[in-house]
Amino acid sequence: MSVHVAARWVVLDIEGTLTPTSQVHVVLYDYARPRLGPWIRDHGDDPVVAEAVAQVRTEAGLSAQAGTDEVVAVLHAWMDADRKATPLKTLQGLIWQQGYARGELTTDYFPDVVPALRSWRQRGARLAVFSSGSVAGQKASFSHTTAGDLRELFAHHFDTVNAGPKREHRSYEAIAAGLGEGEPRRIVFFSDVPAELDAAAAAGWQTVGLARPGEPYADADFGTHPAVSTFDDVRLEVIA
Ligand SMILES: CSCCC(=O)C(=O)COP(=O)(O)O
Ligand SMILES: [Mg+2]
Repeated sequence: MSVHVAARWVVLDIEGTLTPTSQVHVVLYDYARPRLGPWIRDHGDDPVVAEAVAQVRTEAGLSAQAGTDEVVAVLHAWMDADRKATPLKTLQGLIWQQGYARGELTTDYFPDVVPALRSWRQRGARLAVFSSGSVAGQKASFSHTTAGDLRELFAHHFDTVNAGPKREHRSYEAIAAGLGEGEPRRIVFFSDVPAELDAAAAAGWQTVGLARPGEPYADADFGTHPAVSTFDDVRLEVIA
């Protein structure tokens, strides 16, 4: 079934929408896992790292004196549970940034993704990303892809730091303000997670679910949200 959307802004989730979930849970998580401890030890003077480590201790109920091994054990447990905690995402993003810069990581998208994004952009749509992955990690992931450097496609990036949790409508209101868009119906959000679509719809956005075969949410109940299995089935009418 094809879906028709008239919008000015296209806001995109990453995992399960642009990339297979395995790209994040296997490739990226496996890359970050053994590097978290060394990164914390080697960059302890970096205020971003120090703040993230302090947040881990607080969120996990560790003492302020808890050592790196204890912190890393918490981070590994969060990765095992796919808990998208902000300090974990901050640390992962720094590690992935280096991995992409070194050429050790390359992002691979579903085959329909890059042609659709390029076409929408060429026709004047403005593209943005809202992911649990940190903005630093997002930008790095778009810089080295099997289709080249895609960073110029995106006007804005949002994460749980500069927008908020993905299942809360206030985050989508913050993003609309960040985009400078006073009419929320001019924004469409694409995601594989129904709860994220619910939050976006509560903020007045249009929504489209991605039910991609073989993905965790392939058989999810998308309720009143229109859903497609590929961007090939989206007919985007761009509002100037
Ligand atoms: C380099 S971006 C990594 C994305 C990520 O860490 C993640 O957890 C994806 O979550 P999403 O909100 O895009 O489903
Ligand atoms: Mg997702």
